[in-house]
Order: sequence, then C-alpha cells, then structure tokens
Amino acid sequence: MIPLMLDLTGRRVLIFGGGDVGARKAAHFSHEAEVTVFSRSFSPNLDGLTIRRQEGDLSALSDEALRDLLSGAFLAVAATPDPELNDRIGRLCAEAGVLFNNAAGVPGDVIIPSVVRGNRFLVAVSTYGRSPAVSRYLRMRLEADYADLDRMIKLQEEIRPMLRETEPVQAERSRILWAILSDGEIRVALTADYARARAMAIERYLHA
Ligand SMILES: C[C@@]1(CC(=O)O)c2cc3[nH]c(cc4nc(cc5[nH]c(cc(n2)[C@H]1CCC(=O)O)[C@@](C)(CC(=O)O)[C@@H]5CCC(=O)O)C(CC(=O)O)=C4CCC(=O)O)c(CCC(=O)O)c3CC(=O)O
Ligand SMILES: NC(=O)C1=CN([C@@H]2O[C@H](COP(=O)(O)OP(=O)(O)OC[C@H]3O[C@@H](n4cnc5c(N)ncnc54)[C@H](O)[C@@H]3O)[C@@H](O)[C@H]2O)C=CC1
Repeated sequence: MIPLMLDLTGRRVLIFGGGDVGARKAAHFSHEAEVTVFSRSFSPNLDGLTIRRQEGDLSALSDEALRDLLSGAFLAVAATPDPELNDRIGRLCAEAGVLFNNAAGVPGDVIIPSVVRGNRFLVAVSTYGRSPAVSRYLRMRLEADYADLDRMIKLQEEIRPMLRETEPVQAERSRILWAILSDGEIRVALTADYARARAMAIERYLHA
C-alpha cells in the first residue's frame, strides 16, 4: 500500500449500500467528488450530504448492468453486508480498471483511512485493515494532542519568509524554525492567542 493525496474534484465515486457504513464512506468523498449511492434503502446519516441516490436491488442486476453503472467511475466502494455481492462488484471493478474499496469481503486496492484535517494539513492513518479501532484511536489522539497544529503551520508559514530576509545561512534558518516548533511556551500561547505567540517567536528567535 502506498499513501497518496488525491484531488477528486469532478471524479465520479459510486457507493454500493447506503447503510451507516456506506454513509460514512460517502461522507469521506462527498465534499469533493461526485458521489452516487446505489442502495435498496438509505441511512438518515446520508441526509446532510451532497450525493445522488439511486434506488435498486443489486442482486437483481446482471454483470452487464453493473458494468454500465461503473462506466465512467473513478472509484467504487462496496458497503453492503453481503461479502459475496461486494466481492462480485470488486471483480467487475478490477476488469473495468475502477479503483475499489471493500467494506466487507476480499480487500480491494483502496483503504479508506482515518483522517485528521486542518485548514493547512491533512493526516491519514491506516492499520492495513488490521484494526480500524486503532486508526480511529490515533485520529482522536492526534486531534487532542495537536489542537494547535494549524496555527503552528500558519506561524511557520509567516516566519519562513521573514527568516530568509534576515538569516542567510540555510542550516541556521532550519535550526530556528525547529526551535520555534519545540518551544513549549509558544505552543501554549498558540492555543489561546495567535498574535501573542507570533510576537514571542519574533522576539525570541528573530531579534536574538
Ligand atoms: C479495511 C477497512 C476497509 C475500508 O477501507 O473501509 C475497514 C474494514 C472493516 N472495519 C470494520 C469495523 C469497524 N470500522 C470502524 C471504523 C472505521 N473503519 C475505517 C476503515 C476501514 N475499515 C478500513 C481499514 C482502515 C485501517 O487500515 O485501519 C475508518 C478508519 C475510516 C472510515 O470508515 O471512514 C473508520 C474510523 C474513522 C474514524 O473514526 O476516524 C469501526 C468503528 C470503531 O472503531 O468504533 C468498526 C467497529 C470496530 C472494529 O471492528 O474494529 C470491519 C468489521 C465489521 C464487522 O465486524 O462486521 C471491517 C471489515 C473487516 O475487517 O473485514
Ligand atoms: N469497512 C468498514 O469501515 C466497516 C464495515 N462494516 C461492514 O459493512 C457492512 C455494512 O454495514 P452497515 O452499513 O452497518 O449495514 P446496514 O445493514 O445498515 O446497511 C447495508 C445497506 O446496504 C443495502 N443493501 C444490502 N443489500 C443490498 C442489495 N442487494 N442491493 C442494494 N442495496 C443493498 C441496504 O439497503 C442498506 O442500505 C457490514 O457487513 C459490516 O460488517 C462494519 C463496520 C465498519
């Protein structure tokens, strides 16, 4: 498995099965991709999402009809509770060259990770499918322990060009940026008052 960050704007994503799991997978994609959920029934968790719904029974569909559904899709997720049905969708995806994620059955070529997202960063966590609970646990730990991360990135983004003006030696610029990153008092200030943290960083590390 190799991690990638993909821009799915305008790409078609198909979710088969609209239960709570299908809804979570749909939410993973629907803020960017064109998501269609094909299912016999639809979880209330789908209600707030920007998706297309297509109602129907997958077991009644021929391979030909399923291939038609998949045509033009970038990625498909099988999230029905029937592993045989999910695996059949997976085989058709492999034939058609459509990326495939299986919520229950033979793993596809895509894993949906736990995601920590800020305005300025993105972290994705996987356990290779061995323990989704651990992925979730790590996600929650990262969210709790690095609540100031977005602001730290903003601070680094602001300080870097300032440093380029005042400090000609790259190794020294790097050392200063690391010192700001590991300054506990700046980290604490960042959670409460960005301007104060910024002033502290400039005072301590740029005017030294
Ligand atoms: C392989 C994978 C396939 C895929 O890509 O979907 C997969 C598969 C399976 N999950 C199962 C169970 C649970 N999954 C969750 C939650 C999440 N599952 C997610 C991803 C993945 N799940 C992929 C691997 C990710 C990795 O590599 O770590 C997350 C990260 C992302 C998301 O879904 O959005 C999201 C957490 C989001 C977050 O909160 O951050 C919980 C809830 C909980 O933990 O409370 C439970 C119940 C507890 C438990 O069983 O652990 C079962 C057994 C079903 C059964 O027993 O019937 C299977 C099937 C199997 O194992 O065969
Ligand atoms: N990958 C993951 O993250 C997780 C996977 N699972 C597994 O995912 C599966 C789905 O879980 P839930 O969403 O909770 O189940 P659910 O029973 O709530 O929802 C299943 C959905 O699939 C639809 N469906 C079932 N058969 C269909 C068919 N032949 N044609 C059209 N639609 C059909 C149903 O109408 C329903 O909307 C379960 O097997 C579960 O074990 C469970 C937890 C996490």
